[in-house]
Amino acid sequence: MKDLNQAVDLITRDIGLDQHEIDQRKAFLELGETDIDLLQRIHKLLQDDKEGFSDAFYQHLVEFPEMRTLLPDAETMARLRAAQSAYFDRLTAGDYGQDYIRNRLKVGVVHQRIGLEPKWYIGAYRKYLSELLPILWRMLADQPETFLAAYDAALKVVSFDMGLALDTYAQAAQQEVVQHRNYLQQVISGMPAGLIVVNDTGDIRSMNDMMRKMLDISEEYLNHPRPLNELIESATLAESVAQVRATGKPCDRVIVTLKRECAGTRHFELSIRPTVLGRENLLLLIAQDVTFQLEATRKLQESEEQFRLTFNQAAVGIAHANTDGEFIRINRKLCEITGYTEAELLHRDFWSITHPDDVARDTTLFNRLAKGEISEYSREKRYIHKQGHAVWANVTVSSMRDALGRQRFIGLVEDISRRKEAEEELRRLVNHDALTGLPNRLLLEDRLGQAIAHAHRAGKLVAVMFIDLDRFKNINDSLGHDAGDEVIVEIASRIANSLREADTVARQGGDEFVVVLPDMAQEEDAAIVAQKILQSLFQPMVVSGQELFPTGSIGISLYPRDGQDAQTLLKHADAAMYRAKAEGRNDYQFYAGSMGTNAMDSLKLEGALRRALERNEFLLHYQPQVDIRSGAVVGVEALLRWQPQGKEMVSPADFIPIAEETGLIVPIGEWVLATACAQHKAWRDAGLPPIRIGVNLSARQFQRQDLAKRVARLLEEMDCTPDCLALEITESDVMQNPEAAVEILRQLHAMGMHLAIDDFGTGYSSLSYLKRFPIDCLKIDRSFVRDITSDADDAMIVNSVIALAHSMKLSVIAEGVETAQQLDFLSDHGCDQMQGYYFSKPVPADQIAKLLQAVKPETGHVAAA
Ligand SMILES: Nc1nc2c(ncn2[C@@H]2O[C@H](COP(=O)(O)O[C@H]3[C@@H](O)[C@H](n4cnc5c(=O)[nH]c(N)nc54)O[C@@H]3COP(=O)(O)O)[C@@H](O)[C@H]2O)c(=O)[nH]1
Repeated sequence: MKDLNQAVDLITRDIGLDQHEIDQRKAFLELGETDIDLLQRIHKLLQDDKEGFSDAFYQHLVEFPEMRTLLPDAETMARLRAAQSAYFDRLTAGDYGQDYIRNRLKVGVVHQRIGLEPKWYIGAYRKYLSELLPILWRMLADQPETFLAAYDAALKVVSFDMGLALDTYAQAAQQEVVQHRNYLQQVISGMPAGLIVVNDTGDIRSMNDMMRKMLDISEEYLNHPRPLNELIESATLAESVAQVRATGKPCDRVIVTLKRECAGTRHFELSIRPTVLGRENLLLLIAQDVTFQLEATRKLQESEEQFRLTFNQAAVGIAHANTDGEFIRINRKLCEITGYTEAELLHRDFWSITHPDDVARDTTLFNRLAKGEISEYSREKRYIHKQGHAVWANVTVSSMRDALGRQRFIGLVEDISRRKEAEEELRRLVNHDALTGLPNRLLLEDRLGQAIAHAHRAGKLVAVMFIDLDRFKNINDSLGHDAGDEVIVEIASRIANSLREADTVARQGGDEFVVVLPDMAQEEDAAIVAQKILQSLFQPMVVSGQELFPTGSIGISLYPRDGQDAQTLLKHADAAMYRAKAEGRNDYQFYAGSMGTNAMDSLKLEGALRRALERNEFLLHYQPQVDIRSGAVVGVEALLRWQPQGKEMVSPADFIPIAEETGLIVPIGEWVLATACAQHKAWRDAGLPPIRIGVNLSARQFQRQDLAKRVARLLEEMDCTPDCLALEITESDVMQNPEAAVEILRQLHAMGMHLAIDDFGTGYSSLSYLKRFPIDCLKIDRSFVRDITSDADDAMIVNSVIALAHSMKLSVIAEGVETAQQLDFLSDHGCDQMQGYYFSKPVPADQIAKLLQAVKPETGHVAAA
C-alpha cells in the first residue's frame, strides 16, 4: 500500500496534478457547478438501478476471455463488483476533489500493474455511458432539456476520469520504463565485466564504468564519437568484429592485449554479440580482464613444465601410485633402475617388481601409511630388475591427496646398488685378506667360535693350526716384496687346496696362516692334514727367476684339550708353531702345556730384554766346527743365550727377532763381539790351541757404515787380532743391499777378518754378487742338511753348494749335522767342515775348553761328543 501511495505521489508530481491543473482540466471539460448539481440529481435517481447496472456491466466483461482471467473466482468477482458499484456510485456523487482524484489514480496504477490495457478501460466507460443513456432517458424523458444536460454532465465526469486514468497509465508505464532503465543501468554499471556498445559505423555508443576503468579512460572521452579501433587497436578484435557483423553470430574468447601506461600490459577476453535497437544494428562487447588468469595459467604451465622436467630428469626414481600400489606416473630414472619401460611399469604395481623377501615388510609399512598411522616411511629394499637380478634401493614413500582428493602415494627411489656393493666389498675387505682373498683374523675368530660351539654340541674336536713360512723374511729381503707377495699367494692356494671345504684357512698377516679344522674325530687327523700341508708347501716354485722350495712350521692346538675359546687355542697353536721352528722348521708340533705361550708375551719380553744387558743375563754358548777330513776342531760358533733371573732360559729364536725389531740387537751384538773376543783371549791365556770364533752379525749391525771401524776398535780394546773372529752374515742380510754389502765386506776383509755367509741356500743370492763378495766361507743351512740322505732335492742342493763354493775358492761348512750318514754324505761330496749335534750341541765356554784340552797335539783330532 505504501508502494501504491508512493506511485500515486510520483504520478501526481510527474503530471503536475496540482489544484491548478485539476481546475484547468475541469475548465477544459466545462465541468462546472451546474454539472455537479445535475449529477447529484441523477445520483439520487440512479440508486434503484445501481445493482442491475453493475450486473449488466459484468455480464459484458465476462464475455471476453482476457477479462475472465482477471476474475478467476466468485469471491474476486464479488469483491470487484462491489468496488465497481461503489465507483459508479461516486461517479455521480458530485465530489470530485483531491480524495476522488487520488482514488482514481490508485485504480489506474493498479490496473496498469495487472496489465489491464487502456482499450478495456475505454470500453468499460463506453459500456457505462451506453447503459446510462436509456436509464436517464426513462427518468427524464419528460424533461428533455434536463436529460441532455445531465447526460452531458455524465459525459464530462467520465471524460475527467478517463483523462486521469490514461495519464496514470502513461505515467505508470513511464515510471516502469525509468525503473527498468535504472535497474538496467545499475546492473550494467555493477557488472564485473566491461561493456561497450558499438554502433553501425564502428563508433562507441556507450560503455560501462568497469570498461572505462579497464581501459583507463575518463568519462569525457566519450563526449565525442570515438571509433572502437581507435580505443582498442587490435587486429584480432577488428577481424572478430567484422566477422560478427558479416555472420550475425556472436564471437567469444577474443583475446586482446593492451599496453597501459599506468597498469602495464593487460589482457582482455571479449565476447562480441550483435543486437538491434530500433533500426540500428549494434554490437555489444563484453570484456573481462584476464591478465591475472593468463598470468596464472602461464605460471601454471611453466611450473607444470618445470615439474615435468624435474620429474623426468631427477637423479632419483620417482613414482606416483594409487592405493592398490599401481603406478600412475613414473619418471625416466625409475625406468633405468628397474629396466622396465614407462609403458610396462604403468601396467604394474610396485609389489610385482619388489623382491619377494621385501614384500612382507613393504606391505606392513604401506598399510600403515594408507591408514594415516605414519606420514611417510623410508627403507632400503630390493627391486627385481627386468633382467632378473636384484637392485638395491633406498625408498621413501609418502602419502598425499590429488586435486580430486584421492589418496595417492609418492615414492622416491634412490639406486644404492653401488653403495651396497661397496659395503659388501668393505665387509669382504674387513673380513678378508687383500692379497690372498682368504678370511682374515676377524673372520677366522668368528668361524673358530662357530666351530667350537658346534664341536661342543656334537662332542667333536676342533684343530687350530698356526702355520709360519720358514725364512720368508729372506725371500722378501733378497727378491723384493713383489716376489714375497707372489710366494704368499701361492702358499695360500696350496694350503687351501690341501683342505676340505668345511675347513677354514685364514691369513693372519705376513707369512702366517691359521687353519681351522672343525668336526674332527681324533688328534691323528690333524697330524695327517699338517703333513699334507707341509708336503704341498715343499714343492718347487719359481719366483723372479729363482726356484724356491718353501717350507713352513706348523703349531697345532686342539679343542677342547688345549683351550675352550678361540683366543686360547690360537695362542697355544702359536706357541706350538714356535716350538716347531725351534725344533728345526719344516715340521709340525702339537701344543704341550709346558710350551707356555710363546715363552713370554712379546711386550714383556721387550721390557725384559732392555734390562737384560744391565742385569748381565746374557751368556754365550759355543758350538764346535770340525774339519771333516781331519776331524780337528777348527773353530766354534758363538751362540747367544738369555737367562732371565729366576726364569727359564729363553731361546734366541724367541728374542732375537724382537731385539732386531727394537734395535736392541746392536748393543747386544756388540756385547757378543766383546764377549767372544774376551773368551778368545781367555782361551789363549789358558794355553789352549788358537781357534776362530764365529760370531753372528745381525742385519742392523751389518748395515752400519762404521761397522769395520767399530770391530777394529773392539779388537784392539780386547787385545785380539782380526783372525780371532769369523763374522757370519746371513745370505738374506747381505742381499738386502748387495752394493753396500760389497763395500762393508771389503772393509772387513781388508782388516783380515774371516767372513762367512750363513744360512746359505735360503737367501737366493745372485751369483754375480756372490763373486764380488770378498768372503771365505759358505755355511749350508741345516734345513738342507736334515734330509740330505733321504731327499734327492736336498742332496742335489748341498752338492751344488759345495761345488759352487769350491769353484769360487771358498770353504764350506755344513750346519745341523746330526747323523753319521749325513756326515758321510758330506765327506763323500767334499764338504770341508761340519757343525751339529752329531759332534756337539752349543755348550758353555768351559766345556769347549775341556774339548780343546782333549785335542791330541799330534793330530788335533777330538772324538765325537
Ligand atoms: N744376530 C745374532 N743371532 C744369533 C746369535 N746367537 C744365536 N743367534 C741366532 O739365533 C737363532 C737360533 O740360535 P740357536 O737356538 O742358538 O740355534 C743354533 C744352534 O743351536 C742350532 N744347531 C746347531 N747344530 C744343530 C743341529 O745339529 N740340530 C739342530 N736342530 N740345531 C742345531 O742352529 C742354530 C745356529 O744357526 P745359525 O746361526 O744359522 O748357524 C739362529 O738363527 C742364530 O743365528 C747372536 O749372537 N747374534
